[in-house]
Amino acid sequence: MTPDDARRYGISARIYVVTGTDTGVGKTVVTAALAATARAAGQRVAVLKPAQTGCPPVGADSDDPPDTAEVTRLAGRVTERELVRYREPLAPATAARRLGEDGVAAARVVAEARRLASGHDLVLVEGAGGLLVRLNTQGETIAEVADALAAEVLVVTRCELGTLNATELTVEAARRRGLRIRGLVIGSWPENPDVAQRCNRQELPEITGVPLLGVLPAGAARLGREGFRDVAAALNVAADHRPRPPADAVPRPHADRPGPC
Ligand SMILES: Nc1ncnc2c1ncn2[C@@H]1O[C@H](COP(=O)(O)OP(=O)(O)OP(=O)(O)O)[C@@H](O)[C@H]1O
Ligand SMILES: C[C@H](N)[C@H](N)CCCCCC(=O)O
Ligand SMILES: [Mg+2]
Repeated sequence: MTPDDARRYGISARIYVVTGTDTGVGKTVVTAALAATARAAGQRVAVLKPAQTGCPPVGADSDDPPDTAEVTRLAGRVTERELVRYREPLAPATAARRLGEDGVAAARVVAEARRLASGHDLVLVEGAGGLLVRLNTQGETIAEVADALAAEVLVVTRCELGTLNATELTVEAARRRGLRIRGLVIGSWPENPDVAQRCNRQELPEITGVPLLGVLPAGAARLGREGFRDVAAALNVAADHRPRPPADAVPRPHADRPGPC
């Protein structure tokens, strides 16, 4: 679906798909940062986690809250939506197969994102793990969801050694599928970066051709809501939901570049 189609269907909300180079890179924290910024601007925000794994059944006590609840904890009230949940900390397709189930269909995720888009200004769809992690036993991924929604994709990445390869692979896979990549975000930036981290921060946008929209400081997820909102505001992702011109026409936002590494 193109952005024009989206308007024709009456979808006015901005929909972002938040993916990453891996699991544990900070997708949830970045999702919360976008939600916090949008809420501060008075927007209605929905967070959709198509498949949550590694979480006990809904209602059970746990020290490991689902990602949607983490977003609310950090950003304040948002509409939380989760479509399937599996206890085992595995890819959704794997966890589903082990229970004799199929997982969640991309079409169901797309339909729910569209439904949420009709009542919110911003819809954030957080995948599980990296871009090509399978949502179901048919092999569909969050990439198919992003494509069907014509959503902009944010790629959350690490800054440690190893990220250059993982980030290029993710960006290449997204481009091959025709996805619109809005930018990269480093999910956790240390207080005292080492040489690899400093160089990676500089090189990631250069080697991928994708703007680095910002970094979240390590420890951001431990801040209270106000502190978190301030940190989140530094991310260079527009909180408005006006239709955006095609990616090629968007001038590269100023990436917060460190000095030469
Ligand atoms: N900037 C940060 N400050 C503090 N903690 C962070 C930060 N980024 C990530 N973390 C921590 O790292 C862990 C992984 O982050 P997060 O849950 O956001 O990853 P994810 O990419 O959403 O993983 P998943 O694939 O499980 O959804 C969490 O415990 C989170 O609190
Ligand atoms: C359990 C974990 N936190 C995520 N929800 C699922 C990550 C799946 C990653 C699969 C893989 O790439 O090998
Ligand atoms: Mg997460």
